[in-house]
Amino acid sequence: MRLGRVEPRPCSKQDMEERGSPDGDLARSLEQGLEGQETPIQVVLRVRPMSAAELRRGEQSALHCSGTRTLQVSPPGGGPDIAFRFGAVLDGARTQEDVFRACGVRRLGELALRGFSCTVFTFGQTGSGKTYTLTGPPPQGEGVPVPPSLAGIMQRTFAWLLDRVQHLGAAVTLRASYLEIYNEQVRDLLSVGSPRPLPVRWNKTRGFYVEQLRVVEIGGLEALMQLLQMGLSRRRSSAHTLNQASSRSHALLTLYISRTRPQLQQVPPADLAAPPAGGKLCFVDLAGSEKVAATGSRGELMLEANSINRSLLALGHCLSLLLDPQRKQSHIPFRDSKLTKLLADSLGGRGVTLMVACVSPSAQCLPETLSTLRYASRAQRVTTRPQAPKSPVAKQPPGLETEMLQLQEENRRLWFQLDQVDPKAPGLHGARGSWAQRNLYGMLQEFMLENERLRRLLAASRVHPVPAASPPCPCVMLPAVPCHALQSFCSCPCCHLCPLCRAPLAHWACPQREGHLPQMLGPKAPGDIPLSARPPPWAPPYSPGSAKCLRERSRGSWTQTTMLAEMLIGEEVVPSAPPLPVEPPNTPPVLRGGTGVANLAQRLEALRHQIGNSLRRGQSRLLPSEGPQSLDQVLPPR
Ligand SMILES: Nc1ncnc2c1ncn2[C@@H]1O[C@H](COP(=O)(O)OP(=O)(O)OP(=O)(O)O)[C@@H](O)[C@H]1O
Repeated sequence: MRLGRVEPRPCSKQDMEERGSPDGDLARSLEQGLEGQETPIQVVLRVRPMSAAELRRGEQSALHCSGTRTLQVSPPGGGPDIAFRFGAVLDGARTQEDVFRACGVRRLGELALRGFSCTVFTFGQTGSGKTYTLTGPPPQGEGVPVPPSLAGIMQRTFAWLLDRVQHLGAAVTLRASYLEIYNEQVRDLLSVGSPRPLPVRWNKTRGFYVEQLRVVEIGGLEALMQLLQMGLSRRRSSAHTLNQASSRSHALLTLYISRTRPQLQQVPPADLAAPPAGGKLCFVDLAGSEKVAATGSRGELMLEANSINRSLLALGHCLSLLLDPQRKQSHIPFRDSKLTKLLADSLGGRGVTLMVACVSPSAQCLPETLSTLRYASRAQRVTTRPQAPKSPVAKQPPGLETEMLQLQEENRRLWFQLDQVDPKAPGLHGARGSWAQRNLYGMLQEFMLENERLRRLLAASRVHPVPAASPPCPCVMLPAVPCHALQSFCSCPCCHLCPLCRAPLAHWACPQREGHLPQMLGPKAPGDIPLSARPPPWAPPYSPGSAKCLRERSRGSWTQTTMLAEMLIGEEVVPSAPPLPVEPPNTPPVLRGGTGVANLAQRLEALRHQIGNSLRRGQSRLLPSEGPQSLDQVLPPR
């Protein structure tokens, strides 16, 4: 967008806090319960004052702040100004305290205390003031502290946070890690010995993380300041034409905030052993992009510059792709560099992110400045979905877990039995053959439905943990009282009720069972046989000469069938077992969504396949923690 030249208006402190501050919108939206909604990366632009060297060379300023959010760029050759709008624009007269306030880092700290993962990162050309903004000017000598008035965002945040924690009155544990990415290698700035390259891994729960990174518990403000100084002194820096103390690496200091939340104190003591929900506050000082011709870098400096530029390019590429809503759903190449891996969550994930873009006002730097401004404009259109980690999920009720295991075991047995059935075997013809089919289909359908039900129950109990102790069932005291209204988690025998007629199903059947589970066939039970004496649905047709005794299904599986049937009434469940075809005879049966199956052998094969799938599906949903351990073999979700 091009605008005519506008007279710059100096920004007042009030302007910045009330209108220019980006924190208001973000924090307000999170307070209004917009957690999980698209939230743009906040961008603040800081223009540093002309350096002594630039003034000496007589360079002109090409930038003007217009109000609190707009920067005007005046091309040196004349022509209309170019305007850029950001969350806040801070000119060279702004103090370190002004910058700290305008960036709204305190609000980010509050969010981190509430469990959010927050990131502040500086971005810009070499010598534009990124390190100065985050940590102040370089120390004037060994052990000489930075004067308080020049302390950067990090020291100010530390002081504020520790003060805040003291006043909270809640138990808060603060830990910190500090690393640099130098020449595409991650080095621990807090390592006990000399730093060695550390691998970056990925797993489902943590996303990308650095293996063996030292995380130090923080006792107080002084300890945290010392840790910062130690990291800064170990970070790689060199002198070149544009900066006497140029950072040659990207540095990431992360504060991990664990807080014992009041509601956790109400859960049973066993759950307190789980790690408390924790937030993160990460400060990222990126190395500056540089034109090797302008910095005069040679040899090692040039290699470093190359590596820096390459990783910044990867970052820019990810930002561009994140802007495209369609691409955002698919593949973002975070794996292209260590930097993008470690910033993946801040840029496209669940974090809350603030970018401080730094520029030099000098007209000599204009090409790099324009590039920074475009980069920053792009970044502020990127959105994340801030989300605090959920409280630890209560353990599965043991009964449910046991039933699931029993069911899986029974499924395995069924699978084994299917394997044993030889459809060509003599005797599997006529009434016995059709019984075999009914038997297998009936059982299979029940198992599939039960599995589906259990999967849903498990999923639901993960989201809404089941209370540890269910109310006792009244039938324990009064066995004759019907208990239709009991919770489905009750597993006493009286809960084994037919979902339609409510007859007890403690034994095999109920007179109307054919109407209960559609597509499940079984022999009609004679009406005059007492419930307890009726055969199971998969019993073979009665033959007077046969003395074979059928295995009765376990109580647990009946419970699950009943619960499942109840659920079927309330909501639709698509069983994964094929319906058993009934009419007309001699017509090839059709599998649900599948092809016609001509004979029992093919049907059995199809059933085997489906049980196998069902087992695999159940296992993979049940045991998420048993995912691949070799993290490099696992690709992150794209
Ligand atoms: N707002 C400011 N006020 C006064 N001096 C500043 C300001 N910003 C930066 N400087 C000075 O400018 C020089 C370069 O700043 P700094 O080292 O922070 O740049 P940088 O962007 O981190 O560079 P690099 O990417 O090369 O590390 C330093 O001497 C620093 O003290």
